[in-house]
Amino acid sequence: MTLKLGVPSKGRLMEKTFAWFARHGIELSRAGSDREYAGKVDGIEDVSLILLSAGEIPRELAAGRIHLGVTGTDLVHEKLPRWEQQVEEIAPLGFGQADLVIAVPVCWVDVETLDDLDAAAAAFRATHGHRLRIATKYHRMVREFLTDSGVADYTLVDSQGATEGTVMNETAEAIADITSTGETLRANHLKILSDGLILQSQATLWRSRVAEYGATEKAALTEVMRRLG
Ligand SMILES: Nc1ncnc2c1ncn2[C@@H]1O[C@H](COP(=O)(O)OP(=O)(O)OP(=O)(O)O)[C@@H](O)[C@H]1O
Ligand SMILES: O=P(O)(O)OC[C@H]1O[C@H](OP(=O)(O)OP(=O)(O)O)[C@H](O)[C@@H]1O
Repeated sequence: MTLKLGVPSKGRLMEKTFAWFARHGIELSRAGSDREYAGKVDGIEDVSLILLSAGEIPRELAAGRIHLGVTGTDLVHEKLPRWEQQVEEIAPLGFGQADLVIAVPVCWVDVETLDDLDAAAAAFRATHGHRLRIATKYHRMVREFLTDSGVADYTLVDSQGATEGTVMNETAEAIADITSTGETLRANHLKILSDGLILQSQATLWRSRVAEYGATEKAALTEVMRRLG
């Protein structure tokens, strides 16, 4: 058996993760073409690379199918209830920084805070006969955050991508999504509530607490940890 390391299979996270491990003497690469999802590990014994969707890595760690995995804090917190019991945070990687925020249309001049949103939500229901809709793919975190903030009169609508467009498309009145440069929010005429920051996320290396660690995996893990210093 080998120590299984799960890494995002495409895009900026994959390339930056490869570069981060290379700086620690662990060379990760795709085994074949860009379209092939087999991975290759050089510079260390008994470690194998599994290329996966960033969104699936939390579940694979929690199921113990991989021992180590790289994915964003946002995805671990969203997908794993009581995540601390299932995974251990080993190292923040210093890239993939993004904030999960609540945003509303810029033209809502009276809505700057969560309290304002709560008032607007109540007024919205009275006027429209249905609850104000917040589009997101982060259902668990948004629900918890709004409950703790005392905002109640809303409904979540699922959006798995292009979430900022839902307001213009009139399928939601507000959104909760990841923002990095803020460009997507600006382009879609949305503003962040002043107290609307739910989570600051970044790409992180996680260790599964439930995977099996035989002698080979233990030795490989010790060596990985030694390299990471
Ligand atoms: N604009 C951004 N800048 C920096 N990090 C981002 C940005 N957008 C998303 N991320 C982070 O990248 C990680 C992967 O995001 P996401 O799930 O959207 O990836 P994806 O490329 O759609 O992957 P997949 O669909 O294969 O799971 C998340 O942890 C997220 O916080
Ligand atoms: O603040 P910015 O720098 O503009 O980045 C934020 C955007 O980046 C992500 O989208 P992504 O490109 O991953 O596409 P998605 O709509 O499929 O999530 C995120 O969902 C935002 O839409």
